[in-house]
Amino acid sequence: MTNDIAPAAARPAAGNTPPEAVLTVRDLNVVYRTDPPVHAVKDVSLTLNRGEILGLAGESGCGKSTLAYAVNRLHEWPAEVTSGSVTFHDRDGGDLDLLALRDEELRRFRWAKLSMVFQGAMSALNPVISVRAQLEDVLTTHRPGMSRQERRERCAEVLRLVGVEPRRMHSFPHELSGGMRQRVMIAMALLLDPQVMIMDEPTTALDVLVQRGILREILRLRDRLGFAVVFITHDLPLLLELSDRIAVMLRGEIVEYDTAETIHRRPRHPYTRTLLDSFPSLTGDRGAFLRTGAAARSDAPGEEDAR
Ligand SMILES: Nc1ncnc2c1ncn2[C@@H]1O[C@H](COP(=O)(O)OP(=O)(O)OP(=O)(O)O)[C@@H](O)[C@H]1O
Repeated sequence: MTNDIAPAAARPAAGNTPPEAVLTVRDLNVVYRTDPPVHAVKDVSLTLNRGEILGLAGESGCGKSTLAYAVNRLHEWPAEVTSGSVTFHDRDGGDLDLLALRDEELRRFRWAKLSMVFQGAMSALNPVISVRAQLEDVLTTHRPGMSRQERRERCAEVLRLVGVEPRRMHSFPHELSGGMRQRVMIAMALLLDPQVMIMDEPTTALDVLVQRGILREILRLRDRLGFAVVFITHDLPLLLELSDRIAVMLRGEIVEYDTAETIHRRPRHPYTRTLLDSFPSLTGDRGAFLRTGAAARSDAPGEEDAR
C-alpha cells in the first residue's frame, strides 16, 4: 500500500469555511422483527457534511444496507426503526426530521433532496421501459411545470454528465452493458440536483476497469456539483481512495469513524486493520488512480463499457 493518498477532508470545504452538516444520524437503532429478532443497526451516529464523500465499510451482513435504507425510509417490515433520529439540513434552510415525514412529504423529498443508487441497476431500472421514459418519469412527477422540451434537455444533460451519449436514452436497459446501466442510474439520481446521494455498492458487480471509470466520474461530479455522498462498500481500501471520511461498521455498530487519511495511516480498531490487510487490492497502488487521475485513459467515461 502506498502513502500517496490525498489529504482527506481537505477537498470539500474550500477555503476556510467550516464543514456544514447536510445529514445527521443520531443513535439510530434498527431491528428486524424476526424470531429471534436481529438488531441490525445499533446506536449509530454519523454526520455527513455538505459536499463530502463519507465511506461506510464493513463485511457482508454488518448492517450497511439496513442503515442506508433506514436513513432514506426505504426499509420495509420486518425492519423497524426502534429509536434515534435522522435530520436533513436543507440548503434552503430548515431541518427535516426524516423519520417523521408523512408519505407525501417523503415522496417529494426522495430523489429531489436525497437520491440513492443501488448495486443492481437492472433491478432498479425497468428493463422494458426506455431510459428516456424512466428519466422523464422522475421529472414529470417532481417537476410538473417542466415542458416536454425542457424534460428532454435535462435528460440529455444528465446523461452527458455521466459520460453516456444522449442518443442512448432511446435504448432499453437490457440493451446496455452493466457499466452503462449504472451510469444511467447515477444520471437518474442526479436529475433533480440532490444534496445527498447514497450509493450502495454501486460498482461491485462491474469489472475493475469499468469500476474505475465510474468511480472517477463520481469524484468529478461531486467536485463539480457539490453533492455529498454516502458510499457503501465492503472494500475498505477502495474507500481510502474515494472518501473524505470513513465509518467502519461491525455487527451493526460503528467501531471507527475518522478521516480517510487517519484510517489509512493509523487505524485504531483491530477490525479496521483486518479489513485493510485482508482485502485484495483491486486497483493497484492505493490512491494512485482515483484522486490523481494516473490511470490509463482506457477508462474514459462511457466508452469502456459501451456495447
Ligand atoms: N429481511 C430481513 N429479515 C431478517 N434479518 C435481516 C433481513 N435483512 C437483513 N437481515 C439481517 O440484518 C443484518 C444486516 O444486514 P444488511 O443487509 O444490512 O448487511 P450489509 O452489511 O448491507 O450486507 P451486504 O453487504 O451483504 O448487503 C444481517 O444479519 C442480516 O442477516
